[in-house]
Amino acid sequence: MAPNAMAKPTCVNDYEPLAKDRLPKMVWDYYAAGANDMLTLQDNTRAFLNPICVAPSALQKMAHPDGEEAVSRAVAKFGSAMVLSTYSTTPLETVIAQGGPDCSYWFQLYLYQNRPVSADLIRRAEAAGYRALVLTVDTPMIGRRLPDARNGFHLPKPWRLANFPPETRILTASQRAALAAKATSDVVPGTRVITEDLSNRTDSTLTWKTAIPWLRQVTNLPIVLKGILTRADAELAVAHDVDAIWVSNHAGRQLDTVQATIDALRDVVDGAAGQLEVYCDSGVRTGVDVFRALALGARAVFIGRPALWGLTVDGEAGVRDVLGILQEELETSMALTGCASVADIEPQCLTMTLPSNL
Ligand SMILES: Cc1cc2nc3c(=O)[nH]c(=O)nc-3n(C[C@H](O)[C@H](O)[C@H](O)COP(=O)(O)O)c2cc1C
Ligand SMILES: CCCCC(=O)C(=O)O
Repeated sequence: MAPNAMAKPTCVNDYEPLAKDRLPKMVWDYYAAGANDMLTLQDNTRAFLNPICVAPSALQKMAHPDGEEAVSRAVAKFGSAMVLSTYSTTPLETVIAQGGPDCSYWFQLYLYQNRPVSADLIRRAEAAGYRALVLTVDTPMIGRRLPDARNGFHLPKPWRLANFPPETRILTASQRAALAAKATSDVVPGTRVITEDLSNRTDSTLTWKTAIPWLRQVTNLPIVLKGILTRADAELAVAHDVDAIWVSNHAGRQLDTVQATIDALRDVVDGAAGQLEVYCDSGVRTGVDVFRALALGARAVFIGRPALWGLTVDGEAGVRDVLGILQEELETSMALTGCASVADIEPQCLTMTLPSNL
């Protein structure tokens, strides 16, 4: 049969090779990379061979010139939620302006030791209408992403970190001194951004005792912790009065060999003991994956790379299609297990599916 290059993608994984063909190697590798040998990255999808929102991923204009605005429009039409990365290539105000009443926007935070810079971002997110803050807790420093090191990954021109006004200085004086040998400047770089540089700028000293009370002091928005993987941390989140937790291994980009989220989910849900909502991401590629995460107690499921693939291939329409495929596949899974609504999806539903370690 002759290869049909124009065939319409019929599942999320169809988008991956299409996106890869369209992107420069350096950009593709940045999106695709996991840490070190990428064991966790591979395990994420294997373990899932088991409602649907968009996770924060940085630098989306590298995928498509419409970037975060296209994702925002797609999510608005789909009617779920989008979480915008601190490292968006579109200002947070512009992204939410693309939305509508049927979707929800949350803002993802990387906190800085220079807290006024973070407080300013939070105030802007509140003023623009973001409904929750998602503090990413699995990135005190950046994972060892070997393809990025080999490619000399940087944010290509003309894109910039659009949430920071030009000339923003995000290091404290002591950080600036400590990094003097490494960093050429602490002004947010316009076009030569590399991820290691960004991670040098985040506060790697966050603790339960410092981060949560500080956030509560500056905002009334709900606080979600993204990057929880253990029952113990779920229990601590309850004790510290966090509003929700997000089971994630950052798409296998941080600690390689950490377990797949679908395998960690049950324990985390137990630790949360119904006191707070639990979300899940990393490796979700089919509606069955979504179904299994919901059955294990996740309240919502997020996609990272699949949205980037759809964005790369066809902008807003591509993201919309990826979300639509997952939704249809979820509905099929529900019909085949006798679930009339998402609320009917419960742990017993999994007795008829393969265990996640196959
Ligand atoms: C290219 C890329 C950039 C990311 N940037 C961020 C980010 O800025 N903030 C964050 O909290 N998580 C970030 N993540 C992690 C995602 O929010 C999410 O946890 C992960 O991508 C989900 O896994 P999946 O890609 O297998 O769906 C990024 C992930 C990727 C692939
Ligand atoms: C310093 C963080 C960069 C964005 C990110 O979270 C990622 O590339 O995974």
